[in-house]
Amino acid sequence: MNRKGCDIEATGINYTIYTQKPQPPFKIFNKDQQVTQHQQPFPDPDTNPRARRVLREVSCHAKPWEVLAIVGPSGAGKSSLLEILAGKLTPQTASIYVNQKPMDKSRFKKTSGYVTQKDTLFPLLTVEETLVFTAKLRLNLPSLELRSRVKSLIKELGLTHVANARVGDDRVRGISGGERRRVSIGVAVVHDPEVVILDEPTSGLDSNCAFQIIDMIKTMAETRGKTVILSIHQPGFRIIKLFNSILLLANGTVLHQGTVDELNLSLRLIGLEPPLHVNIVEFAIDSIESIQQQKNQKSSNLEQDIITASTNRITQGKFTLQQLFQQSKVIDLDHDHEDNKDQEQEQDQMITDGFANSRFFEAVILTHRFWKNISRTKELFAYRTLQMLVSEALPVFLQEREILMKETSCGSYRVSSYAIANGLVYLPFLLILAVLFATPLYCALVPNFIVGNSVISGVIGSFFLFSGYFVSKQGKCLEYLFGKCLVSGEDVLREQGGYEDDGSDAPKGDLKVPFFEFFWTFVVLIIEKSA
Ligand SMILES: Nc1ncnc2c1ncn2[C@@H]1O[C@H](COP(=O)(O)OP(=O)(O)OP(=O)(O)O)[C@@H](O)[C@H]1O
Repeated sequence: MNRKGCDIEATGINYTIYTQKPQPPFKIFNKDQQVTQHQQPFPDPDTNPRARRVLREVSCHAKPWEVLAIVGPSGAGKSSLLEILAGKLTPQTASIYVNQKPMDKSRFKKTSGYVTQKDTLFPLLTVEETLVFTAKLRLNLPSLELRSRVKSLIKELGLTHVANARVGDDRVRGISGGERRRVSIGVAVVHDPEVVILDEPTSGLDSNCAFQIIDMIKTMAETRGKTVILSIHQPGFRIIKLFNSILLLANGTVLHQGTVDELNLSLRLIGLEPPLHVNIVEFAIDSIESIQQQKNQKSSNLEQDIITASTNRITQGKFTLQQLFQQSKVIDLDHDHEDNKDQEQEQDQMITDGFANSRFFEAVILTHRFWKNISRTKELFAYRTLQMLVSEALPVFLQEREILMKETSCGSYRVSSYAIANGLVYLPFLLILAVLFATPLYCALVPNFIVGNSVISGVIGSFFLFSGYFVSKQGKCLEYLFGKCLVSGEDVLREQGGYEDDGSDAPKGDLKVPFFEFFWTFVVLIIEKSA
């Protein structure tokens, strides 16, 4: 595999979000009314009140073997920039070059690793299992080689002592937050990507733990030639020293890109004196307003200089330094052309038809993973089976939805394989449910098909009807509307003690019939998808 590294250069990134007018619920399905965030329905984002300019003319450069840190206050646009660089978001304008070639998004997503701010892991799997399943899905390697690769990754991540412990989450007790972050990083790098993009890898961790994680990432970049781009809120003293380059972002504009020493120097050049022993990045974030004022003034002077220079050039027929630099770059590109060709061939061989496994093997691996998750629930298996069928089949999917979206968006496997595997695992449970439903009805209640059918329809109908009374206060808006508007039996609900005791019309949060959740979350999902 190519070890030359991956150079990423982005210029002129402009990203604007257009918020939509609230629409009547039934117009959601009207295709003509739909406007995606990325289409530009309004010509001028500066004058449009519904436009929110997230990034303006952002440029950045990330080099192999180095760590580029994107810093800035909350809402500066760090996550948006990372998602654009990872090929997950499409801005209105941008030129992104990967090794001096325009970025091929689908290819880049497969050959890079993206770590989201939130850990999306299966809580019931162990650390080793999590990494083994991901490795199986992403790499087409013999079992022994795959296991030894995972073992060495676990060692590199510093997780050997918890390799057999369950990952856990807020509800299921498992490994610590810092260790979970490491597992998320492991999942993103198990296929040895050349580029690793991490959104706030240290969020929620204490300073020591944060340092250990960044130190580990830095070691990965230095020893394996990876290009690392990460965002970070408030890096401590020790952490700052690990960054090769810092990009200071504020209100969607770049105020600085360079080393920490260069940041220090530019602050001094604009008349800001960082006190001794003060964290320079924190100082820069605190002084953003002053830096921005200076920058605006500078750019208006610069604009004037450019106009003068271009007038001179036209009159004298000379080239600027930048133009000469561009020309030399073209010559370098010719030299690199042959190298790049070999490199691409190697990568093409690796990616083959885009997935590491055939559809059949993907379904087998995913079935195995589902089965492990389902069989490891705390409750008794039989009870769990029934409970899951009635109330959790869809919630389980919703819990896994983020993982599914993350994994399929980076090309780990096909959505159809997930559907097949899920179907295979749930099939026996559905069969059990069908038998449980059918037996008493058939034996005790039902003399013929028509009556049987009516009874079943009645039971299911009651579920949907009465569950409307018990909508969670924190529940989704649509659910609440349904409970309030379509089913107007408020008195029944009051009698049942289904409303809050303070006399308000908010239904009690703990009275929630799962079937309702089941059905309406599904409807909400479909609506979200079609919108
Ligand atoms: N889908 C969206 N709809 C509306 N506003 C959005 C959306 N996505 C991002 N924004 C806005 O864009 C701005 C930048 O968001 P982004 O998440 O990139 O910031 P950030 O620097 O990563 O913040 P944080 O450090 O708090 O995560 C924020 O003001 C945010 O509210």
